Order: sequence, then C-alpha cells, then structure tokens
Amino acid sequence: MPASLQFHGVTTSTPPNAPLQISNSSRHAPSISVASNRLKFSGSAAALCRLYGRSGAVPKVCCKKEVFKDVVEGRGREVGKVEEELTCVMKFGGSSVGSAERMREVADLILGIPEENPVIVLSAMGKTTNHLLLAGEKVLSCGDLNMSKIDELTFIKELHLRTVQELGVDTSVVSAHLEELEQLLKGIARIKELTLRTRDYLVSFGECMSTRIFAAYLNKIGAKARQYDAFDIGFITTDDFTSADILEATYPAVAKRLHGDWISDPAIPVVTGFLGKGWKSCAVTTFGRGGSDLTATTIGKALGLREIQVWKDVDGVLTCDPSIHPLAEPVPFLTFEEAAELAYFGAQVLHPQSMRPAREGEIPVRVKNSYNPKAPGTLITKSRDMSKAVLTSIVLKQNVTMLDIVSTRMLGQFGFLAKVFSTFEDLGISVDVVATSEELDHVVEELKKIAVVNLLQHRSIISLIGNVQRSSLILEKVFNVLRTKGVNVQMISQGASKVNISLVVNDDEAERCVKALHFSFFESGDLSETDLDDGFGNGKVSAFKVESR
Ligand SMILES: Nc1ncnc2c1ncn2[C@@H]1O[C@H](COP(=O)(O)OP(=O)(O)O)[C@@H](O)[C@H]1O
Ligand SMILES: N[C@@H](CC(=O)OP(=O)(O)O)C(=O)O
Repeated sequence: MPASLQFHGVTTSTPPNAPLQISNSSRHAPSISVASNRLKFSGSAAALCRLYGRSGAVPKVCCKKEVFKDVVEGRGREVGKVEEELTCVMKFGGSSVGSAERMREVADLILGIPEENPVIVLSAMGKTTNHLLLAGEKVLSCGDLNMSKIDELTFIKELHLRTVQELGVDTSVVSAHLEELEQLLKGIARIKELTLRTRDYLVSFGECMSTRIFAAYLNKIGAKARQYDAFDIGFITTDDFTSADILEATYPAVAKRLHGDWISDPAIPVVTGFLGKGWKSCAVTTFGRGGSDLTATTIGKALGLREIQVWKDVDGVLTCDPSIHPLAEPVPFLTFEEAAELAYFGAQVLHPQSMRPAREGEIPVRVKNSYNPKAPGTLITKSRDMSKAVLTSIVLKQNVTMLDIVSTRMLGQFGFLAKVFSTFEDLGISVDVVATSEELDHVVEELKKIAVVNLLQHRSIISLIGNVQRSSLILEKVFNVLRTKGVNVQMISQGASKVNISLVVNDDEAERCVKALHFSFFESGDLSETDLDDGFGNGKVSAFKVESR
C-alpha cells in the first residue's frame, strides 16, 4: 500500500520530481500556510523543503492543494507524516471548566474533533475570579492574617485540590500557586493596599491554575499538551490595569512562540485567557471581565487560524439575556459589527473588545454551547444576508445615569458641543461609563458654566441590534409596544454603526419593556424577519441629550 501524507484530513499523492511551487496566497489554505501566520517559515513548508532537499528560508509558501498533490506522493514514503498546522482556537469560559467533570467533558469534546488542531484558551474555573476579588477585599478590610477565616480562599483551595484529585493529576500542578496566593493575600492584609495592579496579579491565579490542571489532565490521558501563561508568550498590553488594551506587538510575538513550539514539538497549546503583560511595568494585566474571549480572538488573528470558537453555557448569542427572559432564542448569524455592538452595549455573552481582532483578521467566530455541543450556535462573520433581517437581538444595560444638557446660549451657538465634550475629556470621563457620583459632580459643576444640567439617575439603555435600514419599521413597532405598556421613552439614539437603536427608559420599567419587545419581535412570529421594504432611519441623536434654546 503506498504511503501518503495527511494535510488536514486531505490525503494527497504526487509524482516524486515535481517542482515545489511556492506562492504566498490564501489565508485559509488547508496546510502549509506561512502566509496565514505572517511568519517566514512554516513547519509543514519546512518539512516539504526537507523532502526536496532544500534548506534555509522558504521564500514563499504554496497553499494550493494541487501543488501538495504534485509534491507529496512518492517522496512521502521516505519522510512519513508532515506536521499539520494549528487550525482553530477554542476558548472555554469559567462555566465550561468549573469542575473535574466539566474538564473531562471539555477534553472529550476537543479530542472528539480529530480533524482540528486547536489552540485551547481557558478562563478560571467557575466563579474563581469573583472569589479571588472578594478574598482581596476581605483581607484588605479586616487586615486579618489568619487566612483560614477567608472563606473564599478556602473555597478556591478546595475546588482546585479536589479537581486535581478527581482528575488524577499531580497536586504539584497547583500547590505552588496556592501557596503563593496565600502569601499574596497576607501581603495585602499587611500593607492594607489593593491597587488595580495588585488586583490583576491576584486574579491571574485563577487562569494560571485552570490551565495547568487541564494541560496536566490532557497529558495524563495521552493527548500531549503544553501550558502557557499568556503574559510569558508575548501578550503585550498597555499598563491600564483591570482594562488593558492589547498592543500590536502581541500578534507576531504570540504567533512566533505558539507556532514555533508547535513545529518543533507538537503539543496542544493550553493558554491562560484574560491575562497580559504591561509593556512598561512588565506586571500582569487583565483585559477586563470576560477578557478570555479577547485572548482567543487575538490568538486567532495572530496565527491566521481558520476559525475562532468560544464555548459558553448557552446555545450561542441569544435574542436577549436569558436571565431576563427565558424565551430568548439563539441567533444563527451575526456580523462582526452586530456582535461588537451587542457586546459593547452590555450583552454578557462576549467581551466588548473581542470582535476587533477577528474582524481585522476576517476570521469567523463561532459561539457554541459546551453543555450542548450539537447545537449549531452562532456564526459571526464579516457580512451576512440582511435582506430579511429586521431585529437581531435586544440588549439591556441597567443603572445608567443620563445627563440632560440644555445650552443657556443662543440657538445654534457654535462650539457648544465641543465645549461639552472637552469637559468630559478634561475630566478623563467616558460618556458611556461615568462610574462614580464624585466624577459626576465634577462634570455637572463644569457643565453648569455653559448649560442647564439635569442629572437623571436609575435609567436603563435598551439597545436594539438589527437592520437599521428598517429603522422606521422597528421604531413603529417599538413605540406601539411601549405605548400599550404605558412606558415613556426618554431618549432615543441611533448608533453611527447603523446596526443599533438605543432607547433610555426608567430602570424599574426596563425588564418589562425588554420582555414585551421580545414577545413582539420574536415570539409573535410576525416581524423578526420580513421582506417589507421601508425607508431609511431617523437622524442621529447624541449619546446624551443636548438642546439649545
Ligand atoms: N444576548 C445574550 N446571549 C447569550 N447569552 C447572554 C446574552 N446576554 C447575557 N447572556 C449571558 O451570558 C452568559 C455567557 O455565557 P458564559 O458561559 O457565562 O460565558 P463564559 O463562558 O465566557 O463565562 C450566559 O450564561 C448568559 O446568561
Ligand atoms: N476569569 C475572568 C475572565 C473570563 O473571561 O472569564 P469567563 O470566560 O468565565 O467570562 C472573568 O471571570 O472575568
């Protein structure tokens, strides 16, 4: 039986002396895809060059299956299996890896898809991040050095040690981290200080431990795996602790490290989500809560992978938050723009920044359910058929403060809006996330010099993600529903991205509104998708209400 080589499940065959044609083409090529990684050298390419006695750098690499065909057969008998490329990234969140049983199921899930060579990204187990933060707060406020009184630490220790035991891996994979964590908490208690920088270091223990346990378990069951701390493999960020941004240098560095290791000694990479390294401080940073999604999309872009999968505890992105309305349904397709808007306006399902690398690299993102892998999930791509789309999803952001700003000067006074925005800029406040009342007091004080300002608290933003080409139709329906419910809309805004209409209502009416809107758009069966062709949307309204008298 002639020997043959496997390229991502495509068995190829070739005459021995065919020339090795090398060209830099498609990103999603099936195998020797140096182009995909923007690296100079690919393992498979290297193998092919060895096959043909070529050495040194590969100028460009062929991505065409037909060429593999020409090259591989015959010589393959001599060389054996050419290494395969990493194909996708699979991110599992805390809810997916919250126990030994869940880790086993996730391992089965990964190994049950043999055609994929995934990079695995994991979050901390279950609610570990919350427990770490609570433990930090507790030792800070009580200053007690007796760690056995800190329930959250006890819980974290028990969870990780129990998981290690149940999976049958060596306790040493987490014991040093547990010891160090205790020392850190004692340090916080002693110096009575918990800076944002220390907070990031504190929460990093969650991901550092979950990935070590999981990699050890994969190795134990015979699937060779290698653990990575993201802050050690090139995730370079700004020094904005607790909400760091990933810097461009990350992409080549991460690609070089993961790809290089894979080529020289293939093993499933298991990478900590959520964590990076500040470029100035060299300290551990985090990307903000839910930041492991961003780790996954960054790796996807860095390596030019075929697909990014984020595995959750729901059947994909849903038509609304299932904790608000249990009849929420999966949305089968989304564009990067829609998904980004949805995340930005508060849908917990995706990290707000996570779509950026995927969009830039044009890598499809699939949101799947690790508890129900057969469900199709949501596929997020650059574009989709919008011809029938009306409303895609409803997002609720509660406890928002609204500033009602009315100019005291003449109508049309130029420079007014510039002054309003420069006030926010000078005070370093993002319009959308004014965090503390102290900050608000400063803003109001400054704005009162040029305007009448009303501070309206306890408001909610309901964001309607959908086809804003149908905004008149959407708004007609929305106002009908809200009128029958006796709800007054206090502000309306259409995002420049053209996929989002936002409404501001009182907090205590918000959930009722979402349920009623969901019923009307998605359950009554008459309008979630339609062929009706109506006009274009209304004019833009600013993020907060500004009038001129
Ligand atoms: N529109 C939405 N679609 C899906 N999930 C949503 C939505 N809004 C809020 N959620 C919540 O987001 C959670 C995300 O899943 P989860 O598994 O917790 O994420 P992760 O694995 O990243 O921690 C879901 O459990 C769900 O309750
Ligand atoms: N563990 C971090 C990062 C993360 O992404 O978690 P999850 O994937 O479970 O949302 C957090 O809780 O925020």
